[in-house]
Amino acid sequence: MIEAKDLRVTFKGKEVINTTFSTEGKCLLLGPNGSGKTTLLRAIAGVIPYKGSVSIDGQEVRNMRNMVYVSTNLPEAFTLGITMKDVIDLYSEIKDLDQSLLMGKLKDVGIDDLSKKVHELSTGQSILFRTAIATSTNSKLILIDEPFENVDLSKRKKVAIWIKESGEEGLVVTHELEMIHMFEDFRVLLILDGRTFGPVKAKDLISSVLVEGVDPSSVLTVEAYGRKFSFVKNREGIKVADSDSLERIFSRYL
Ligand SMILES: Nc1ncnc2c1ncn2[C@@H]1O[C@H](COP(=O)(O)OP(=O)(O)OP(=O)(O)O)[C@@H](O)[C@H]1O
Repeated sequence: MIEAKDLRVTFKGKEVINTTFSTEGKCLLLGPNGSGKTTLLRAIAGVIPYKGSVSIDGQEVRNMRNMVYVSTNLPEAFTLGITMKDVIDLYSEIKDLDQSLLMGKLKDVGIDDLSKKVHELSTGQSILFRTAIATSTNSKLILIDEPFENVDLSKRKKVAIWIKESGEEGLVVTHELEMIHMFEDFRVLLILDGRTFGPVKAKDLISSVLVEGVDPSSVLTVEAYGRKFSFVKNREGIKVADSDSLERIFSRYL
């Protein structure tokens, strides 16, 4: 279980996260550009300082020494090693990496020449490499940032399956709203301007439309842009499932 209580992250005096939530199981973390998705993941992964509390299964992240049961594709976790093989060797030492599972994935997406230098990978190949490793450990918890960015449509389905098959809980960040269809059995945590809302069942969210104000029948009520909004089912309007971005959903009201 991930639990955040008054979790705050500040950059140069500007507070970019200020939130309280708890999640069980695997959740998509959805939010517009700059809403704080990556920062939240970094705080949970323990790679940036934070105020307040964030814990994994009751253990405060800032006090954790060896997060072997946490696996992430955040770039910070991959700065050691020059070649792909170096990174895999190091990861095998510090995490419980299933090398044959990993090699199957790398072959499947065409990046299995391990002598290649990590900095020579294209942007899409680099994210595929990091996500393949992060989803090939036996870690209980996964923290995956933008796994579909710069990744060909034909490979996105494979990556979604990697994620669905790895870990028991965690957060998967994406701003690609159409990918939500691959994760209908997940929950969704929304993040708007550093504040989280939910989690809510992905199935409920995608079949709802956004209305302004607090609606008692809503599946989720959020506060954003100084106003309150509700996601409601069985209502005329553009469903979340038919939109390509959260920004577009909210932009109707701004
Ligand atoms: N190292 C940093 N120094 C200063 N400001 C930062 C830093 N990292 C993030 N921010 C700011 O924090 C806010 C949240 O950024 P973050 O990268 O977490 O957003 P995001 O939701 O992941 O965005 P995107 O979808 O565009 O990747 C932004 O306003 C960003 O400018």
